[in-house]
Amino acid sequence: MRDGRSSGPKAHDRRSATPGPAAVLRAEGLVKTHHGEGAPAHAVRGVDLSVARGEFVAVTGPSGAGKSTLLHLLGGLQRPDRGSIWLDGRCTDTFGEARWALERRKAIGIVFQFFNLVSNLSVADNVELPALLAGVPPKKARGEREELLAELGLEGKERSMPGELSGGEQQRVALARALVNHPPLLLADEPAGSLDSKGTREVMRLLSRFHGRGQTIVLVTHDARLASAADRVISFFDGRIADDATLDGTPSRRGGASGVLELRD
Ligand SMILES: Nc1ncnc2c1ncn2[C@@H]1O[C@H](COP(=O)(O)OP(=O)(O)OP(=O)(O)O)[C@@H](O)[C@H]1O
Repeated sequence: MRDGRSSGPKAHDRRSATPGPAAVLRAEGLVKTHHGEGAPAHAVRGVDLSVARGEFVAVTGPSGAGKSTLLHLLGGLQRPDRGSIWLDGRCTDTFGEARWALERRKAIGIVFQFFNLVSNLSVADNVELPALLAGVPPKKARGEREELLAELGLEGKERSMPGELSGGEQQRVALARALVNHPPLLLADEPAGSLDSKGTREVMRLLSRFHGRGQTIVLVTHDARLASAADRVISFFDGRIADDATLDGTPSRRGGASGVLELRD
């Protein structure tokens, strides 16, 4: 018996049950096809995934495997064609755009390859914005911002504009912005993808540091160095989880709804 559910029923019966509270994030049966100019791209072809509180999970795989699409589904930036996602046990099936936006402000921090900072806002304003939007009093938002920027080595850059910063500095601002509301979950999509090796090491060090303090992280990267900072590595291939293992090589048992990784067409 796992996740508080009885053993015995078939996999599809178990999948319909409500997931246990320990998972910060859980996905079941995720499918996403992109319809663009050419042939449909079957980016995510049936993914079951559970991420426990405090885990640092890296999703690796070749270009076009569907890693970013998966992350976008998990952060509500795109909607699955099929399947469900739970955040801290809350089913997101009925979430509309506004509710997902609220979750991304409070419960999910996201960092992207190209930082996505607001170019006409200062560093300080970029970091404080999600806190203010979430209703945090301005004084507290300022305090959180000051603390994070100091921690990330960005003192003295508060009044700078994003365009005046190096790529590594911009990514640190993006990290501060993602973490200002203390979200239970941090999603990172190729956070070092546009950085040099120094910037990559810095991102790796910071992710490890926050993880060491209990931050749950899902990192998409094709960079083996970055993935090595995680304690669980998921290999993604052709829209599916091909392998799911903890750093010491033991297969993860957090994959499918039954606790065992399941692959489906
Ligand atoms: N908005 C979109 N419209 C059409 N096709 C898309 C879209 N986004 C992604 N795709 C396609 O879906 C597939 C998976 O793309 P995705 O970006 O998720 O892969 P990835 O593993 O993150 O790749 P990379 O490492 O190169 O970023 C690819 O075939 C891609 O071309």
